[in-house]
Amino acid sequence: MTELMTAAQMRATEEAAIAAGRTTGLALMERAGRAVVAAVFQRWPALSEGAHAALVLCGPGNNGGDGFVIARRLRDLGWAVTVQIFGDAARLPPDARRMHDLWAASGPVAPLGPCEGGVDLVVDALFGTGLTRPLPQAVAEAVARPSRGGDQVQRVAVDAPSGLNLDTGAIPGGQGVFLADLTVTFHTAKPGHYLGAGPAVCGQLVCADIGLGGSGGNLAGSPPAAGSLRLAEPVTADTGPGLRVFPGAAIAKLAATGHKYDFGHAVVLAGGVGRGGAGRLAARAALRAGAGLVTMLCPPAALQENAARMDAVMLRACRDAEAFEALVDDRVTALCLGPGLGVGERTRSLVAAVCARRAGARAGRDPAVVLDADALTSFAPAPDALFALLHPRCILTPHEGEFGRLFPDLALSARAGMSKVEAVRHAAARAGCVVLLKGADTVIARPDGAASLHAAVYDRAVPWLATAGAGDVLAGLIAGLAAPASAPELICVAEAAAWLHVEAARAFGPGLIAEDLPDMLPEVFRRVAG
Ligand SMILES: NC(=O)C1=CN([C@@H]2O[C@H](COP(=O)(O)OP(=O)(O)OC[C@H]3O[C@@H](n4cnc5c(N)ncnc54)[C@H](O)[C@@H]3O)[C@@H](O)[C@H]2O)[C@@H](O)CC1
Ligand SMILES: [K+]
Repeated sequence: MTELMTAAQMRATEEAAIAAGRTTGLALMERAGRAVVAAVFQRWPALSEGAHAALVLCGPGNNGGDGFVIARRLRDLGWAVTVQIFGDAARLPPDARRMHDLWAASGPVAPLGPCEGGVDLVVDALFGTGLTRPLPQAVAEAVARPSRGGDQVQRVAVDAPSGLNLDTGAIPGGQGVFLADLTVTFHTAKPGHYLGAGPAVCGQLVCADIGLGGSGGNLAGSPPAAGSLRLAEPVTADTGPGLRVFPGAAIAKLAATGHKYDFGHAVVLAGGVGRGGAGRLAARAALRAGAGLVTMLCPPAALQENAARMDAVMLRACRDAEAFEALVDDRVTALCLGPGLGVGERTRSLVAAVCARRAGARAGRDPAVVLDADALTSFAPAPDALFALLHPRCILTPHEGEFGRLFPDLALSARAGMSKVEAVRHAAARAGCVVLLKGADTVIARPDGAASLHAAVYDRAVPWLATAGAGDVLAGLIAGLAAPASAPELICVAEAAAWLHVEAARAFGPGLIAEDLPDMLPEVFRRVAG
């Protein structure tokens, strides 16, 4: 799993490597520029043959420095290169100034403006990790300017499409951004490549090694370190069987054999008559995910309806919190409530009863509690009352609307310059448990700031997953994966659930409805274990 570095962390890594004498700023810049050219040729092999024409737009910082390297490299390969600069070359930082001078010894540098001839490639080296505010007008115009050369003009961004904030994935000012076909970043990807508008403006993302050494390692199986952010992505073991370290290590039934009780008992609390569909989706997902047993609890009046729709999932009538106490023993290792449960006092009292259940004599640890949908919305009038009930084995799985109801100051509309990652970290700290905020960029955080980003973007984009009931399935998946005795920490379970959810949707393809998701899991598991 890749550790995603903020702009400040990336700067610190570079500075540390330079201070330790392992490299120089100039060497890093040379490698960065060459890596961009290599990535361009890899993406568009036709450009690697013969001479073509490029427009290179350079900015006032080190991102511009990379641009001068790219210009020199392309010219050395016989290309016709036009270089334009925003700002004053005399004020470039030292390394970028040196690269400017190397280029300027034999090629002109013009201010930003229309390019005279047609080009095959536009290189955006205006701003990278240093962008702190909306693009100046002249730059916004330059990045939006169409280049002559027709449909065949390829657009590559150096580190970031200028206008994109690499920490947040936001476009400060809301407009003015380079639309890239390819973005080449260095050392590790940054959160903004995966968050918010990032994927749409980056086009395709390539991460190039510029010789800064290891980048965080593959820490799958263990949770992310406090305060760090990692990308939840598949990790294959270097040695041994083909089982993937991630997500394989989080899927107990792929890793071990055992009795059904070894794989835990998940309980899903469902809604009343005519509202049981969401709970049934969650229950089926929990069972498919590998819980040894799954029981659905529903109001007595809904028993018949649910019984007609389920076989392997067990069913019991549960009128209220008092009945819940009598029904649940300490072999119950995971509970899921919220989908279709209804908003109001009954749900609040069930949440209180569920959260009050702690490890019994037979259980090794507190049951995992997945709170979703109505279990969250029921506390909108008094979120602190919910936070007072929660414990570290709880996980909240809101979408943006539910998140905003519980954390109004961290809501999407109130976030301003704060990234989704920071917002979820604050929320987890306040709630005292794991929080998973859904989206194409799903962010999961623990109260200590350990965070994970699961991105269904680029070649993993699944727009058809935005369908009614998909969230209920995710809640059930988490409960099912968390139920086994050998299940890893909740944040690792949530990462695996987010990944499986998207893989199930990808395996089914367009036309997907929520019912299809649990039944695609066997196919996904076969690939994971294969
Ligand atoms: N030694 C290094 O530090 C390396 C840096 N590299 C490149 O350098 C980039 C980072 O360089 P910098 O830190 O110089 O940052 P940038 O080159 O992204 O831009 C920084 C400059 O732009 C100004 N600025 C920021 N937002 C602005 C706005 N909206 N309008 C006008 N001016 C604005 C800043 O005040 C600063 O002068 C990376 O993205 C990467 O491309 C690579 O060459 C690898 C090595
Ligand atoms: K750029």
